[in-house]
Amino acid sequence: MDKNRTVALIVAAGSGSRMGGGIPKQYRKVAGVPVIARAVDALASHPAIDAVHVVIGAGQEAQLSEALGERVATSSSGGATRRESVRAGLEAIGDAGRVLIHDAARPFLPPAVIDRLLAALEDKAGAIPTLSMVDTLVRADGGVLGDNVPREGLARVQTPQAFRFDTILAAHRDWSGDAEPTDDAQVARAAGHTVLAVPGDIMLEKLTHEADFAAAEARLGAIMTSRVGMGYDVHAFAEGDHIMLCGLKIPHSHKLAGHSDADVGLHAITDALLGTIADGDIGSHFPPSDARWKGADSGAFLQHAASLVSARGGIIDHVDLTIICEAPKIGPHRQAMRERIAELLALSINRVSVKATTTEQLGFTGRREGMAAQAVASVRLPVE
Ligand SMILES: Nc1ccn([C@@H]2O[C@H](COP(=O)(O)OP(=O)(O)OP(=O)(O)O)[C@@H](O)[C@H]2O)c(=O)n1
Ligand SMILES: C[C@](O)(CO)[C@H](O)COP(=O)(O)O
Repeated sequence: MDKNRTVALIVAAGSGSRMGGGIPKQYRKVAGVPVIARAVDALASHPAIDAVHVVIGAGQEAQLSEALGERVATSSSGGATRRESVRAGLEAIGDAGRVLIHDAARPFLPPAVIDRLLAALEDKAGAIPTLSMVDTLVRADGGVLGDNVPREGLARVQTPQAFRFDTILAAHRDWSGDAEPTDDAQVARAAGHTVLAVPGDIMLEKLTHEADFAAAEARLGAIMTSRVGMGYDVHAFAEGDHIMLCGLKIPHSHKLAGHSDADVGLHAITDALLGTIADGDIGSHFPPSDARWKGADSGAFLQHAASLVSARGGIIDHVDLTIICEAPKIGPHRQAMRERIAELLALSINRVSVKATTTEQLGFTGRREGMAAQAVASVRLPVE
């Protein structure tokens, strides 16, 4: 590392005890994306940040790797307290010009906050984001109200906290306070450094209690945009005794011909989902020229499209499929089809619609030469 580099240090070695059990909160998903991945994305995508280092709990390497997928970040092990984890992370980074120390539990980090922190760091050893107090403050030990606390001059402290690297590393090495510091500004100030406060952001709220996850999803929803994608597919009938349709094996006088299992319904929904993120079509992801997809289960194509939506932070709201054929009759299978699609997409069944129509014996479907399907998918995606 050299002195011109700016490194983000994300502490993710906590156990989330206030969350109340289950997998550590940093590995849980908000709107389909792991909390830690959102924190890494927010920092790694800022043009001033050169590298991201994550401090994790003992034995969490595989969990981190699964949560981050293709994202690039170095990692090392943390300690028993947040302070120890930060210190361990700084030692692992070794050297840099500036460091932004961030809680993994704060997944939504607007780039403007980073801009403000780095601008403030030009003059001082450290800068942190804060929010002013908007509520009345009062002591309430044991549930009984005591004296009010004047809120003027008080602020709520967030992360990331930005420091000159050498300054904060030395301050952590020198720390000898009695009470455990809850943030790094306290460590810097104890070493005699001035730390500036810049405006934080409500999006930066920490996920501390179970209810914070629902609130985060709701807050995220407010900055999401709706997208609709459509898909259309056709397969010809050929000699056979069943078709694959919406993931079900349905007895029929013919099969549907195709390179994969020719599931015309799942193909239409797959293309509709890819349409919502403008990411090509089923043929560009699974080319018929590729032997790997010969006879493939189209459920895998659908799940891949859903994972691409999820990787963009998207939430699938609804899929609506229309199957176009004279036979077989779809009605008797409709409920099972909806259940299978809902299962593949991890959606509740009331978000999956399957309809059918004939073409009154007109055209290729009317002549029973093949089947067609069209689908519409609606998703919510983070505003770009
Ligand atoms: N020994 C610790 C303790 C906390 N942290 C990290 O510091 C941040 C502080 O947030 P907090 O809500 O305190 O996280 P937890 O310590 O996991 O939660 P709790 O206090 O409820 O156990 C989190 O990203 C957490 O993973 C850490 O890296 N190492
Ligand atoms: C660092 C911090 O997020 C700033 O508000 C906070 O102090 C962490 O405190 P916790 O007790 O570890 O949640």
